[in-house]
Amino acid sequence: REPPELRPAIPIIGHMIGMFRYTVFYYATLRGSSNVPIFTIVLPGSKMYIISSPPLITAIQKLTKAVSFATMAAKASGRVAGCSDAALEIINNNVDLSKGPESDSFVHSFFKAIVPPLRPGSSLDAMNRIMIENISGSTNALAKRTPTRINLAKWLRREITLATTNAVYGPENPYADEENEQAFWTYEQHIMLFMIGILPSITARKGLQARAKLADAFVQYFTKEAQAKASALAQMRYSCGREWGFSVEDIARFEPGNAIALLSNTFPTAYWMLYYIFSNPKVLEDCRQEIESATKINQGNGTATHTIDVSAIKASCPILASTLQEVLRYRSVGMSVREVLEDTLLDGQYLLKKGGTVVIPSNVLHTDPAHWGADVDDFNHRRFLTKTSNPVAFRAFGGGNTLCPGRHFASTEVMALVCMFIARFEMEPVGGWPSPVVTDVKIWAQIIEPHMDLEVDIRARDLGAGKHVWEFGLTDSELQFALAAEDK
Ligand code: HEM
Repeated sequence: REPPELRPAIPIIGHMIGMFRYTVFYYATLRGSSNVPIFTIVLPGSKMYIISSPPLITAIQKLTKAVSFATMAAKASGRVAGCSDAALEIINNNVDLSKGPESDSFVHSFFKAIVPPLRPGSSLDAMNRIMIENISGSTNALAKRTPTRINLAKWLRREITLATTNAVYGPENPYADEENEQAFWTYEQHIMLFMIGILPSITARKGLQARAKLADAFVQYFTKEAQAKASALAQMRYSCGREWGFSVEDIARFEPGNAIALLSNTFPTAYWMLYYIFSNPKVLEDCRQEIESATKINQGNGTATHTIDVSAIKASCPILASTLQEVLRYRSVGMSVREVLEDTLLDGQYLLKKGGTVVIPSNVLHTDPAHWGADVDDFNHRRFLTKTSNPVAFRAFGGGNTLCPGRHFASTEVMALVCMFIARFEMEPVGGWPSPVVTDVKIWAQIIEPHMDLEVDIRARDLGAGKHVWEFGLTDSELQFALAAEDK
């Protein structure tokens, strides 16, 4: 009664070769030939159940106890953070809910506690305002340099890192120090080696040094109680850790892991938004028109003050919102992964055996013509203006009890940056627009990283004579994009 097994052409090692060669796209290749809603692939020593149908996703998301994300997160986070044995004991205690309810497990309690500070409301507002002020400062600084040539990915990564981490960690933000930012990206490159855990002192030496540097920076941060001046999110992360008995050192060791969620996907999303908008004149024209209609202009003393309210953008720029969703659909490589803790019957018909791994690869759903139509392979910035067949087929932010709580913050940040860019600048790549190539997909990545940096020429738009100043704000914090089935 297990889901049908798809066997590889080369017995035993065929799937491993496929995964190595096609990374996360391998599952879509397999699905293509079979078109079954769920299938099994057997690897030496393990079994994976790949789900490709929205009704089965909805069904699996209800089985939160028997099919667990928390147990996998617990195993990975200890290795990636390099925490103490005492911390491991707290993390692992009752993570499979065998000894009590979710409130008796640190991992489950923590995942619940992280949601309120990121929900629309005063805490998220405070973070958004700092973030918008920073992004606005970055575009002002860039405008002063125009005409100029920049490496787009490098520029975006730095500015988004600063805006995001200033919003979360406040005035003593450790990532404001460029050396710590560099250490984070070095640490991020080594995560897979930490997870494998074979002789990391040799295989991941630089990663270990970077991790130690970041942990030191956060010990200093918490020792100064700098979190007291930071966001509700930073305060919650610290206080929750202390309440559960973690040492300050261990909390500091976990903090770089938070930046994976915070930074690793926002920067590539912003990059791909600018790439798809500026590389296609029609997309640029549509998005620019919407932004211009939502911008208020006050003339006075030879100065035009352009005011963009990010809330107005959310309310009145449906093509821009559709473009964001299409970018996320098109460039999403995330996988929701769950461990089967007991033999479980899914949807009354498929037996999932204890010890198996359930995988929901977003691109399997995002590339299925049954959900998106015959033009599924094309980038269509207007696609989300009309209703898609099933909102559950859009998996860029996951779903169920691991639905990304940061989606409102991340989407506001990307939109703020993209609007400021479109409204103020013209951008052209040196040597044309390269076609995106996928060279490497990190297993924790949700959005593909650009495979190379892009040198671009930036000049200020010609907006007529006189002085032009720009103001950006956020008035209605309750207004959010509907980015997941749960938001609709
Ligand atoms: C465009 C940017 C982002 C994308 C595409 C994204 C995507 C995702 C996805 C697909 C998941 C679900 C993973 C799974 O099912 O296993 C997830 C989980 C998560 N995300 Fe995001 N994310 C983004 C930004 C952020 C930001 C800015 C934050 C923090 C402020 C954040 C915090 C989290 C957390 C804490 C989880 C785990 C939730 C849980 O397991 O309960 N994300 N994200």
